[in-house]
Amino acid sequence: MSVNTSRIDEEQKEVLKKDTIIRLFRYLLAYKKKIVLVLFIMGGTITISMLAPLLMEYAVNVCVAQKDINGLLYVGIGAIGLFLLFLVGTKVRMRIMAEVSNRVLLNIREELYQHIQSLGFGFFDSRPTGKVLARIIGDVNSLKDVLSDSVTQLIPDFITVICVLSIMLIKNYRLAMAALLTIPILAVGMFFIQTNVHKRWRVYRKKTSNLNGYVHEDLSGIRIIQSYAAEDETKEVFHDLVDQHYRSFIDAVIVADAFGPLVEITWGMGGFLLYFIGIKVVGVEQIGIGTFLAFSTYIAMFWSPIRNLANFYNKLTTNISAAERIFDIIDTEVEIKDEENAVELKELKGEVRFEEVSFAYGDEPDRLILDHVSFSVKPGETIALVGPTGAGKTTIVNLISRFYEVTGGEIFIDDQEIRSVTLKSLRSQMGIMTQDNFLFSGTIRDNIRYGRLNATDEEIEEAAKAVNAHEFIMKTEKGYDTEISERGAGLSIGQRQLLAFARTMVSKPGILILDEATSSIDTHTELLVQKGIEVLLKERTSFIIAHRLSTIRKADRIFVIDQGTIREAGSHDELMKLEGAYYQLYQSQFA
Ligand SMILES: Nc1ncnc2c1ncn2[C@@H]1O[C@H](COP(=O)(O)OP(=O)(O)OP(=O)(O)O)[C@@H](O)[C@H]1O
Repeated sequence: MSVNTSRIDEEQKEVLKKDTIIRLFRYLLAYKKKIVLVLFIMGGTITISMLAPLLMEYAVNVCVAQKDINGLLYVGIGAIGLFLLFLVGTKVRMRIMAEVSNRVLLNIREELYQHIQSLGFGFFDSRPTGKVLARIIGDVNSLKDVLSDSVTQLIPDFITVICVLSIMLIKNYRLAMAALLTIPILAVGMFFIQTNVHKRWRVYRKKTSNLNGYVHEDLSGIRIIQSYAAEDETKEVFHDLVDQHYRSFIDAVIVADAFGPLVEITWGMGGFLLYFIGIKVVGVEQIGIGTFLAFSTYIAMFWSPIRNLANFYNKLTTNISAAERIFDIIDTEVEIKDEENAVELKELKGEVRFEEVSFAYGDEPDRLILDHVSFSVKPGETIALVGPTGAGKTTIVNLISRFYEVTGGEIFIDDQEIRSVTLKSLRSQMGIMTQDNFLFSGTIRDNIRYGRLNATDEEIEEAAKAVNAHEFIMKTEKGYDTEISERGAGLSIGQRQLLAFARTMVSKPGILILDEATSSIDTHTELLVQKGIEVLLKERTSFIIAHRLSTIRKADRIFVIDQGTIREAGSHDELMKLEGAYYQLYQSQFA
């Protein structure tokens, strides 16, 4: 899928617009009671607005004609009372609807977010984070008006149109027909506009997404950009994306803006026909001034909701592409999930077995990264994985945690095939430390607790002491309550590593996976990190993608990975004696 760059538009499945609209409005069903209340209130306000012209007709035709001042006064008081009721009703229904539409947005956003959380690494490999962000924030936001207007405008306007039409037809069908002669022009115009505009809004959303993706990536890599003085190049790309974004907007808005004039013109023509036919063809005397006046109010009452409906339709076509993008993600199948009969993995002993495991990444199914790999690791063993870059070391450890599904063969942990156990019970017993010791913004304590959310403060300190992180934590401004910023900016690389060790330690993993960082750190911290690693390795099965000489030598066994297979396996001494691949690697790196 060509979604993994900010410069290329995302691909999207073609879905019927009707299906998307129905699916979107189905979210409103969860708030049936509130919507029924809103509709009830609206029934009242619509009735009031329908009565107003009739009151006026009565005042002119009866009260004024009979010079009945008292009657006129009563009609006036009645009109004011109804107007106040109308105002209160409108305010209340707007409040309820604002609450309902915001709740629906919350539900959609939560559903989307939860689904994204359950998608595997494969999904994130193929999408820039910024594009995912754009869907969670921007696309969801743009549904707000559509949802709230659907109840507060669509339904009442539709009812108003039907009511006004009925009253007009009953009162004088010839005048009514005259006023409606222009409806077919409106219908044809709207059809033409909407077929064009939907495609253009879709492009606009994709361009917005590209821009989001790029800005996110750009800001994440700002240090690299500045250190390579590449600001001008990034500015150029940014400018290009903004330009595309702008053009796609103009492109869509030019067509979308035709909606307004179309309605105004047909409204104007309708009004003209009403007066022309009313006065010239039927004759004012026949109709009565009061009725004529009431009719001209009804005609405005008829066209105003028609204009609203056209606007709503315009908004719907504008934003339906956002709904499509949201559902596109919600419908993305979760590839890695619990099998139907998955069982809980009991407390781990730590035996790991690969049986003829093959693997290819989804985007290149024919390129085998692992080719029939088999090995068996006893509980408590430390395995160092070494080999040239791109050999498949990280892939092996990712498969143990089931971040990707094997293409062939099977992986067993404590004699249980990993697909037969629940993901939660599997991953919660793994301690994974990658080279990117990602820290979240929050306190040091929160960050360590991330390893096990129910860990007590004592357990957190204990873990930090065990991996030698306690000493430096106590030297920070507020100790464990010191706030650290996003990604741990403000801490040295070594300190970040020590915190990540404490986080892993507190999770008490049955199997430890360590992608050792090769970063150079000062000798004192290096020593602390080294000791931290040793504590972590004790009494648990560990896989280390090893770069440190000391870790490799102390490992129980070393697997030399090359071109997706294990070329050699054995202890440091055994492999050195063999004078094979490991010997050469060792000589080239450490001699
Ligand atoms: N997400 C991915 N999608 C597609 N191909 C990938 C992905 N991750 C890794 N690869 C490819 O798989 C191969 C093995 O990658 P892997 O990360 O397992 O190597 P490694 O031995 O850990 O390398 P290094 O020592 O550089 O970290 C590489 O050729 C790489 O290009």
